[in-house]
Amino acid sequence: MSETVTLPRRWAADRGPLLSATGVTKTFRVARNNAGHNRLTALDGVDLQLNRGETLGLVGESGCGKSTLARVLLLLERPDSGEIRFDGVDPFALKGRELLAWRRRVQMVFQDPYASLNARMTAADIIAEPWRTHRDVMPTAAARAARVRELLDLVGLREGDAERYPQEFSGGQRQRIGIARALALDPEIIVCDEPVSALDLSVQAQVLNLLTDLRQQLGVSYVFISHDLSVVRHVADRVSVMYLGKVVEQGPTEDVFDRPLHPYTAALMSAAPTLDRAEGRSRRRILLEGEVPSPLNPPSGCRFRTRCPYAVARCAEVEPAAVTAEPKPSGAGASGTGSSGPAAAGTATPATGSTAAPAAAGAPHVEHLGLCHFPLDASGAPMHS
Ligand SMILES: Nc1ncnc2c1ncn2[C@@H]1O[C@H](COP(=O)(O)OP(=O)(O)OP(=O)(O)O)[C@@H](O)[C@H]1O
Repeated sequence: MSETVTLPRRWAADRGPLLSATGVTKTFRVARNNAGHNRLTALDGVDLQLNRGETLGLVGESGCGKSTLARVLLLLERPDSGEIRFDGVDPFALKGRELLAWRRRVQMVFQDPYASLNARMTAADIIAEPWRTHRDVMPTAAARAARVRELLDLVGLREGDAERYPQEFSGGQRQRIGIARALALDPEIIVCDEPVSALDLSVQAQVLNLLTDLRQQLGVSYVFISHDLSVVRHVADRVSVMYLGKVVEQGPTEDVFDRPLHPYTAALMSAAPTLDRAEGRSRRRILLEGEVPSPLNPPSGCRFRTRCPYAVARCAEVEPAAVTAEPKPSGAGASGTGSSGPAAAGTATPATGSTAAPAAAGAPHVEHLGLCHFPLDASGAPMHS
């Protein structure tokens, strides 16, 4: 492999917000059995932030809205309400060529490298495909050919691979072609939708390492969707946990995995595989019963209540407030901000009337969106009843 690449480097010292969603709601019209239509709420007031150069893991059970959120962040799906800010701009306020130019900045790596690559196209044609839509990026055939060679090199493939067809490659190599295609437009953000779940375990680590290397080299940011929590723990700087169209908790990966505040997160994490045997033995498994309710008819109040081991009658009436638990300086109460009013973790009561979780002394910053009435301590036990 050659030592240098000519792709612009953009490793950002500035880790401020690059892309944010505020109160994003997305509904779909779905046909009713007999007649007429219902509206299905796939995203319900989602708040999310992706910082420059970071990997944000997006986790949650099937149907919770991860792909819909990804499509909104890819600027492919317009939210019904709420706001997307990308580098300080609302891209949905743009039209035509301007919107197209912004779309270039967010690309996607798909789940299945077997289905997502056209078997009739060579690797070079697949990688060059985005330039057909964005013609100004690589206007000449010579520039396109040179850039394909660079991109092949960048993802660990050989120049000679350019004229081979997808079926001549292994799964891991195909995913490398998919990654090269995503890089062709030199994006700032790549949405990776289960990028390694279709690959053999032995190959998964190689592809994850490639994504990590590319982030270092190019300064690209990732939204990383995965149902595999051990993969998310490995790659993500921060994690957003979704349940039934809402982000219920988000924070630094270690905090969310090791000190979850929301009972849904605690249940998810309690089932996550761990290499640490002692941790695996001591961990209390929280079993969730039943299925995720239909987004056509979500539960009143706290939408997790129908499966929450700690739910009480009040949970049907009250939509939990959003609270941010801050590190608590020794001897002082930590501060928090709720969507329905300010609250101080450990000392204050959110506007809904539920009691906020006391933040452990020196605990790291965790945004806890959708505070439940029975926050859990680090061992998974309710803090108060
Ligand atoms: N175009 C659409 N029309 C109608 N309903 C949709 C549409 N897209 C998504 N939905 C519904 O929105 C909800 C969220 O779906 P979404 O695919 O975003 O979830 P997900 O978390 O990505 O699930 P999975 O992990 O299975 O891909 C689901 O109930 C789904 O059926």
